[in-house]
Amino acid sequence: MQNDNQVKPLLETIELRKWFKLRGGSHLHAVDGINMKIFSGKTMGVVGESGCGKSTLGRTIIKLLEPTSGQILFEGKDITDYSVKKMRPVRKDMQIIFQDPYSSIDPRKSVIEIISEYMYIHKLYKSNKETFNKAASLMDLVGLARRYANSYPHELDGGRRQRIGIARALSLNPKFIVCDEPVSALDVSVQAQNLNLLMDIQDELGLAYMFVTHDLSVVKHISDDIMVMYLGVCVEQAPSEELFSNPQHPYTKALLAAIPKPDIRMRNKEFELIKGEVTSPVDVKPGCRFASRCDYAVPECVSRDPDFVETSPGHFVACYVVNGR
Ligand SMILES: Nc1ncnc2c1ncn2[C@@H]1O[C@H](COP(=O)(O)OP(=O)(O)OP(=O)(O)O)[C@@H](O)[C@H]1O
Repeated sequence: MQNDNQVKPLLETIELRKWFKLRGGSHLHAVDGINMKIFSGKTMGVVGESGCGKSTLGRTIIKLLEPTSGQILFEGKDITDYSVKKMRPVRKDMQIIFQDPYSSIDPRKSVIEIISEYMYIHKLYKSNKETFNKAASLMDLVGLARRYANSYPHELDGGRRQRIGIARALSLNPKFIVCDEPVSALDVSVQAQNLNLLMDIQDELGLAYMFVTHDLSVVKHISDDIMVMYLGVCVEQAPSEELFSNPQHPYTKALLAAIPKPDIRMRNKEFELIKGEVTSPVDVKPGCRFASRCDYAVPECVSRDPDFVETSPGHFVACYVVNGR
């Protein structure tokens, strides 16, 4: 894990769980014991297939969802049980950018109104003029020409619409942003522009990001560390380059092999598709959650949860086959 010995994390989770209670009393284990540390100025990429709990983790660590158990520490303070009122000042420091800005922005408001929204709610500035000036400077920062100030979201293309969401998230001067699949809905060329924008903003403002995506190729360049999630748990975590050059967990290898390669001869047949169905996240039994799809599974895999072992500096893997039984 990055800088672990020298610098304190901005955000830390300890055995964080978010279970959803279902009808009939069973529980869906969306997030099931996540330990993570995120540092100022750094990006933690969180990857995994659809339904593995990435978005729930992102929403829980900023307390848009109430955790079921575990702890969330922000700047060293335990905010796990903070009430909505107590969260208010902390909320400014923790923001989220969504994949689909349409779901989070009011289509009847103009660009400048949307960007100003949170500043009004949090009474950040005394005058409308100050708020307007800040909103205009945020448009500059995210590369939205000021001529769009009075436009409506539907009049802009997807890339620019996403920038409205980025500008609004930045309007409260946050320290930490959850980026939830922020470029997944965009064309590849626009994806690259918006990823570069997020990285430039990080350099300028020293923000920490948690970057959630199902697409490993997207997080490769933006992340300092990458956490691979499977059915609510972390199966592997490593510095980005290390994860790509030396993946250890069979699931990570399969995810990497599934990244489309330009030349069909370069594809790794062994892992071309992850076989089998994802097991149910409801009332999960002990053992490795990937075991039913894993070619290398041994009896221990279905009887006990594997430990999360540091196999080289900053590289952690939860797998009996990799770590020995
Ligand atoms: N409000 C809810 N009530 C019940 N189950 C939920 C709720 N929200 C999410 N889930 C379930 O929790 C699990 C994790 O969902 P989540 O959206 O966090 O996954 P994800 O990895 O972000 O996937 P995606 O990329 O498709 O959003 C899924 O099984 C999902 O159906």
